[in-house]
Amino acid sequence: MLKIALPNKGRLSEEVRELFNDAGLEVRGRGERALTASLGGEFEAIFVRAQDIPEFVADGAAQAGVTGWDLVNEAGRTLESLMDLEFGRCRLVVAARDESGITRVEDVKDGMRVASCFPRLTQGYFQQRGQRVTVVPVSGAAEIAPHLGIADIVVDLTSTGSTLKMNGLREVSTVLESSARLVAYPGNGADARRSLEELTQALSSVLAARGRRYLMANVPKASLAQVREVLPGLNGPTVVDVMDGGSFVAVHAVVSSRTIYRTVNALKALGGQGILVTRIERLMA
Ligand SMILES: Nc1ncnc2c1ncn2[C@@H]1O[C@H](COP(=O)(O)OP(=O)(O)OP(=O)(O)O)[C@@H](O)[C@H]1O
Ligand SMILES: O=P(O)(O)OC[C@H]1O[C@H](OP(=O)(O)OP(=O)(O)O)[C@H](O)[C@@H]1O
Ligand SMILES: [Mg+2]
Repeated sequence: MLKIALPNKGRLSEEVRELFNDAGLEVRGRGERALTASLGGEFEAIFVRAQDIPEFVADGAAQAGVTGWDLVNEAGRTLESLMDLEFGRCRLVVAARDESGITRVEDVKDGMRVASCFPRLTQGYFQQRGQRVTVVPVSGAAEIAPHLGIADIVVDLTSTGSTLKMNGLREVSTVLESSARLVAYPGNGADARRSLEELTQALSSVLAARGRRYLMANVPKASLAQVREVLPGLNGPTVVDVMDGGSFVAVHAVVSSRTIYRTVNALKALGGQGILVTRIERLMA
């Protein structure tokens, strides 16, 4: 059995479950508080805190894991990054009080105190810039620190920016961009690597399918050349005969969901009929 460490709660846990479910690896838990679950196939999920996952995987206690790229970097352990899962997008930023007069990272003076849940990344960032700051490690709610006089500035995660805004803080610079990652133990043997390669392909196929739709339509044969221009498909649309005496053909194509509205209208304008758009569960190119 290969152990995959997954976040037990917090920001990433729901989306991780959904992604694995969609890939056909249903988390068969024994209830909300179960610490392990079978994922089907050769995988077993172990549920732990997102912060602990880099350590567990680096030690080989789990052969792979899903956690934030920010936490992987903060841990500073050697891990193989297998894939970017595209959710949990956020940035680790330097932020200062609106009235601090700090608008650029260059305004941060030597000796200033920086509160962060990411002490290692914070230290490394300022050190690399040649700025000597004192890091004040906190385990959450760093945004409050400047108001309590515990620190001058903070290094914290943001996505919508509303927490910073609510706390009267202004973003000054970006330390790291992050999203959820599938990472692996570097010491995995050949069998584990093969299984993890299959897992990566399965998860990738789900992500590839999410932004796309399958479109089918009957179009006049006479307009096929123009239809080809609006329906690129993966390798051009599939064209199938329709038993109507030959004036129509059926076209099938995988289309970006962002352009589907425009594509359907374009097909209608070309005489398309019986237009059908469906979701795709998985897509392997
Ligand atoms: N605002 C956000 N938007 C998107 N992703 C985020 C955001 N905040 C955090 N994340 C991502 O989710 C990961 C886990 O954060 P989460 O808040 O779930 O756990 P935590 O705060 O570290 O722990 P706890 O469960 O104790 O609160 C972060 O390391 C980061 O990768
Ligand atoms: O830019 P925003 O969209 O406002 O998001 C930023 C907030 O999200 C995270 O906290 P979270 O909500 O996960 O709470 P936590 O501090 O309990 O982890 C992060 O630590 C920020 O506080
Ligand atoms: Mg959080």
